[in-house]
Amino acid sequence: MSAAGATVSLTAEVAERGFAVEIHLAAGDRLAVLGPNGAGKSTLLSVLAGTLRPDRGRAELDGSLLFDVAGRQGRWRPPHTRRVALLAQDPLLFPNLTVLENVAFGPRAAGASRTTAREQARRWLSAVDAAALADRRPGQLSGGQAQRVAVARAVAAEPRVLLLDEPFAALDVTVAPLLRRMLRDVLAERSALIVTHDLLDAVLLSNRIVVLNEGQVIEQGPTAEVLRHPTSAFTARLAGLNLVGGTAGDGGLRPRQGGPSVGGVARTPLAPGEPATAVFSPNAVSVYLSPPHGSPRNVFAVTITELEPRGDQVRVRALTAEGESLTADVTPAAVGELDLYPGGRAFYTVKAASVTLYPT
Ligand SMILES: Nc1ncnc2c1ncn2[C@@H]1O[C@H](COP(=O)(O)OP(=O)(O)OP(=O)(O)O)[C@@H](O)[C@H]1O
Repeated sequence: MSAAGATVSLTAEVAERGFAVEIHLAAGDRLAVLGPNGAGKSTLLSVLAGTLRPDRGRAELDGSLLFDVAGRQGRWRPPHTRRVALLAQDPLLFPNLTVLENVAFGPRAAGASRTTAREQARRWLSAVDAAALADRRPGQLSGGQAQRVAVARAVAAEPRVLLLDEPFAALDVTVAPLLRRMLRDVLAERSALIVTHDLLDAVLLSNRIVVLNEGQVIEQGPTAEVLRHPTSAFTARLAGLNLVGGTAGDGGLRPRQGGPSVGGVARTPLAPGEPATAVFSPNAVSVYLSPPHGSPRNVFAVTITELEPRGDQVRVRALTAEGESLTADVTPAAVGELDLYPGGRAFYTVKAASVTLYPT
């Protein structure tokens, strides 16, 4: 029942959507697909699932061909023969079948006997903690229950790759954590592409991230690495990092909104005047009540807007006079010692070495 992950390689172009993407998954990679609305995330899943034919491209799953097309020419394996399962936001269960029959459908279609298919279905229903729902009809399920059954149905067909399109987006926030934990177990050692807008999904479910924008890959790599050192404004914001937009100047960035130039380290060479963004972690920010003198650090005069407890730290949100929104993570003790409060003034400082500059 457990399946080691599959390898996937895909290149695809869909001209009408400005989509041109190449991705590769090693066996067992769980790839989070991130990006703003309209970036091409669903398009990527559709091409892999076989519901959208690209203008040109080629894909292999475990070295066997899924498609190799150029215009109307080429080879194209239909969706049901691909061993790729797509789990969408809407669980799309067959309304006239029981939960058990829904889950047994995949194994049955793959040629399993009625008894074997039902056994497999029961096993997967137990795995997603939905065994007790076996005899219900989809109309008698809550959203969270239906989504669990949909997961069981998707994996019961023993796909080589599971495609998840924002699986929790339509769910109540209270059921999402349970489902996430369940999905984490189901995905262990399985290959998957997970489209999400939620950083938590990316952190908990994926080992790699690809970021799409306007139909192109703009960033990819191991999840922890991409979130620690994002090279795109989109990912930096998603990761909760500070961002200051502007243009490259001498050894730093001239903020678009005005204010003093921000010193930092460029990841790739920046031409003066080129649009650029300075990124730094809230952890790298020190908070003072008066401007530190003679320090080579970047200093921002701010007004505190909000204090937000986060585990053993407090996230201090603030605005600069220019309207730039910045955050600092400090200990609760520091909040007390500095007497930080919403409306209070403070100085945020960050070393240039902790600021990354990249082109935007
Ligand atoms: N059926 C369609 N026909 C034509 N163009 C489409 C179709 N579906 C999507 N597009 C276009 O293709 C591009 C990529 O859309 P896609 O749905 O793949 O993005 P996405 O990253 O999944 O977005 P979202 O986060 O909003 O779901 C967009 O410009 C979109 O307008």
